[in-house]
This record gives sequence, structure tokens and C-alpha cells, in this order.
Amino acid sequence: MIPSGAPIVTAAQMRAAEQAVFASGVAQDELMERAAAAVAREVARFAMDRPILILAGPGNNGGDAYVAARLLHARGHDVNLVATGTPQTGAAERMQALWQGPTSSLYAARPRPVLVDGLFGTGMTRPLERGLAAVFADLVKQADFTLSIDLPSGIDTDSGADLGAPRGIDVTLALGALKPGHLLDCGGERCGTLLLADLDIPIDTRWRSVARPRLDTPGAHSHKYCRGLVAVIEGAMPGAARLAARAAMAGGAGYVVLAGDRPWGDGPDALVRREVRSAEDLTEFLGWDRIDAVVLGPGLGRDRRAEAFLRAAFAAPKPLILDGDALTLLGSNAARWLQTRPAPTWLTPHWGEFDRMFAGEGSKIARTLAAAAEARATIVHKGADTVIASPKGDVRLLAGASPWLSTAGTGDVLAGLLAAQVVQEGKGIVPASAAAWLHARAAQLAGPALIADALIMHIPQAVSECL
Ligand SMILES: NC(=O)C1=CN([C@@H]2O[C@H](COP(=O)(O)OP(=O)(O)OC[C@H]3O[C@@H](n4cnc5c(N)ncnc54)[C@H](O)[C@@H]3O)[C@@H](O)[C@H]2O)[C@@H](O)CC1
Ligand SMILES: Nc1ncnc2c1ncn2[C@@H]1O[C@H](COP(=O)(O)OP(=O)(O)O)[C@@H](O)[C@H]1O
Ligand SMILES: [K+]
Repeated sequence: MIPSGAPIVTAAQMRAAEQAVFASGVAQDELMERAAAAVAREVARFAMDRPILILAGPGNNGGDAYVAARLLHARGHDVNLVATGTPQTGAAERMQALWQGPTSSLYAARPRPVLVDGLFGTGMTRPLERGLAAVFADLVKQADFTLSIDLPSGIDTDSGADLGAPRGIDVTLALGALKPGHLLDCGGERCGTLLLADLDIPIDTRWRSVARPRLDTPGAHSHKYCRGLVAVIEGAMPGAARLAARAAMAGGAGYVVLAGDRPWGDGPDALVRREVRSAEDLTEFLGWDRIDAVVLGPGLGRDRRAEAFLRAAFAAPKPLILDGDALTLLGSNAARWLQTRPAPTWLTPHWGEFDRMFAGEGSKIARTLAAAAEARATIVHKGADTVIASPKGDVRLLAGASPWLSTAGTGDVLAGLLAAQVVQEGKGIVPASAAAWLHARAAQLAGPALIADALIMHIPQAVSECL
């Protein structure tokens, strides 16, 4: 579980926000007391009367741990503390001095039913030392319940990379804001339930976790065209385009046209077919002013005809959702081409497609943001963690979606859902975030061993939860 629509900041941004609070007259010790009070509250709630072991590292994460130990002890809890080194910050040193209870070294530590991880937080700069990682993992394994302060120790704050974090942490209490490491890469699966403590630190950021969208019920006087017309272009593998078209219908588009070789074919009767055999046909079709958005790429193929279709769709002044083969055809020319588009574009690459289109280094967020700015397109960079970035610098992160989504065709469903949101919700990151939420929720409703077709069946339920 992940706090919905919560602000996300990097380690450096969190430090800057903290400095601004200090500059406004709040002492560092006061902020640490606030953080630790939130930790103690959560630990007490889960611990009940069970013995607690608190691990305190050398930095301010350890400082929070010393204060939490003192607060829990004062409330009558049975607390033991393990110090892994000498405090390296003034605040941590002062808080250590105030802790009067039982303290041991790491290697003398005895497992206890409740474990609090205050080893490292946003200051993690390198992998956990092996011995420490092994003892830590063992203490987590033997505890009934583990809570990590701010981040699981051994997760990189900005990328979520694994720096030796154990499995089995039950709750992570993020302090002040979420960090990318809570959602990306290994972070997404190591945090357990993610909670967020408000420390009254002003946070200024354009990055947020994906939130449940607010969708509109059609008005009393709605008609099919005012609810949005989506055109999906068929190619070599018609099943993929059909999945996208059906997802657009289930996602609330008023009218969906499947354009391809055949004016008939499988699919719901409500799906309108249009014969489009050549790029010229496509250009003519896309000249229809009722069309509000176009989906191109699912099952398109990569032959000359597919390329000609891509050129025709590019030139049409219509919002365009590009997926699958269309992205592969764009390849490393993507940014150059996309800059010339006469209307907004959304791209939905998985990591392989993304890598073929965009070079660059850094975290998944940094790369997706740079690509969105360069290509002037909103990018939904899919995977176990999904990073959505707009050219303006907005980011939405989604983690914790069902791993059963890793099956063929679920990406086609996302492309269709996105088109339905584009025709109803408009521009930029808003429809992309809504589509990602609906997709993940439909997967949750579909349960284990889902197939893409089943995912579509659950979209209306997901939509109904957003009205
Ligand atoms: N930013 C905020 O708003 C607040 C932050 N607080 C706490 O402060 C934490 C950040 O504190 P720090 O910046 O001191 O960082 P940490 O406490 O995360 O750790 C930094 C220390 O650990 C060392 N270190 C890093 N990686 C190591 C490794 N693999 N092995 C051994 N040593 C390693 C560093 O050299 C440094 O001495 C936050 O995570 C949070 O818990 C709270 O006290 C108050 C509010
Ligand atoms: N392990 C996973 N956990 C959560 N979601 C996943 C996982 N693997 C894939 N997904 C999601 O499933 C979809 C797969 O899309 P894609 O790879 O394009 O498949 P296809 O092209 O076969 O439709 C994406 O929305 C992606 O985010
Ligand atoms: K921690």
C-alpha cells in the first residue's frame, strides 16, 4: 500500500527543505523530536506490549532512533537499543546522550519480536557492509514485526537500488515526504506498507505518487461524440489493436473506431470498423474532425506499410498515443521526430523500447524526465515501477501494481485506456496518471493469473470507484 498523491523528493531536495525549516527558526533537535514522535506513535500502535529492539546508525536516522527509544521507554515499553557506531552528527550525539536504557553492540544483539530500523535513511551512500547486512537481515527474519524509519536501510534514496536491504520489512514510515527510493526498483518491494509522517516541513515539488483520479459521470445531455472518439489503427497483429480498442471502450470513450484492412472482424458489436488499407487511406480517415485521439503501435508491425502509417499519423494534427511497434520504428530518431508533431503525443514504452529511443544516464525518473523534455511528449515508462513524466517537469510514480500484469497484451490495454482518458481528461500528465491508476486497479480486481482480456472486464469497476 502506498500513500496516494503524496509529494516525492530526492535526498538533496529533502535536505534543502529541512535547511529552510532550520532557517525559519526551528532547531534541528526539535525536528528530530517531531520525526521520532511519529516513529514512536507507529511503533507503539503495532508493538502493543511486545519487547522492542531499536537499531541506531551513525547519522540522523540513528538520531531519530535514539529519540524514539527514549519516547517508547517513557511510555512503559520494554526497549533495547543497538548502536552500530559513534554518532557522526551533533543532533545524533545529543540524542544518544539522552538515552539511558539498555544498549548493546550489533554483534551482541538478541532478536526481539518488534524491530525498529534506524540504521540509515537518506544519507545512504554505499552498500551495507556485509556483516552488518547479514545481522540486520537475521534480526528482521526473527522479528514478528519490523518498522523502518524513513527508508529501509540498504535502499538508495533516489533510485531505489538495492544496497543490501533485507526482505521482510512490514512498515516503512517515510518522514516529511516520499522519496523515489520508496517506489522505484527494489525499494517498491522492500518497504512493506508505506506510511507517511507529516513533519510540517514545506515541500515544493512537481513529483507525486499516482493518485486515484476523479472522473466524471456523463452529463444528462451527453452524446457519444462529446464523450470522445478514439481511433485505433490495426496492423500485422490485429489482436493487439483490438485489445487497445476494447480498453478504450471500457475506459469510457464515447465512440471507438478500429481502422484496418478489414471492414469486419472479431470484437464487440459496439466497436465500429473502418477500412483503411494504405497510408493515403489513413491520412484521409484522420482528416475526420470527429476523431479526438489516435492509438498507433499495438500489433502494428515494422514493415514499410507500418512506417508509412506512422508518418501519416505523425502528420495528422490529432492527439496521438504511440505504443509497441510504433516506438520501435521511431528508435533513436524518436526525439527529433516527435519535436515536429503538430499535436500532443503520449508514449508508453517498456524499458526495452525506451532504451532504443533515448540514451542517457541516471535514475529512471531522471531519464524519463529528460526524454519527455527532449521529445516534447508525455512518457509513461512502464515496468514493475511506472514513471510518468511530462515535458514541463511533472512526474507521477506508480509502484506495487500486480506482477501478474507481466503478460502479453496488458500494455495494449494501457494504451487504449490512456486514449480514453485523453479524450475525456485532456492534456499532459493527468490522463496518463489516471490511466495508470485504472490499469493497476483493474489488475488488482482481476487477481492472479490474469490475461489481458480479463483485465478489460474489470476496467468499468475501476472507473466506478473514481466517480
Ligand atoms: N530530512 C528531514 O526532514 C529529517 C531527517 N531526519 C532523519 O535524518 C536522516 C538523514 O540523516 P543523515 O543525513 O545523517 O543520514 P543517515 O542517518 O541516513 O546516514 C548517514 C551516515 O551514515 C554513513 N553511511 C552511509 N552509508 C553507509 C554505509 N553503507 N555503511 C556505513 N555507513 C554509511 C554516512 O557516512 C553518514 O555518517 C533521514 O533519513 C531521517 O531519518 C529527521 O531526523 C528529521 C527530519
Ligand atoms: N512485474 C510487474 N509488476 C507490475 N506491473 C507490471 C509488471 N510487468 C509488467 N507490468 C505492467 O504490464 C504492462 C506490460 O506492458 P508491455 O510490456 O508493453 O506488454 P505488451 O506489449 O505485451 O502489451 C505495463 O503496463 C507494465 O507496467
Ligand atoms: K532506516
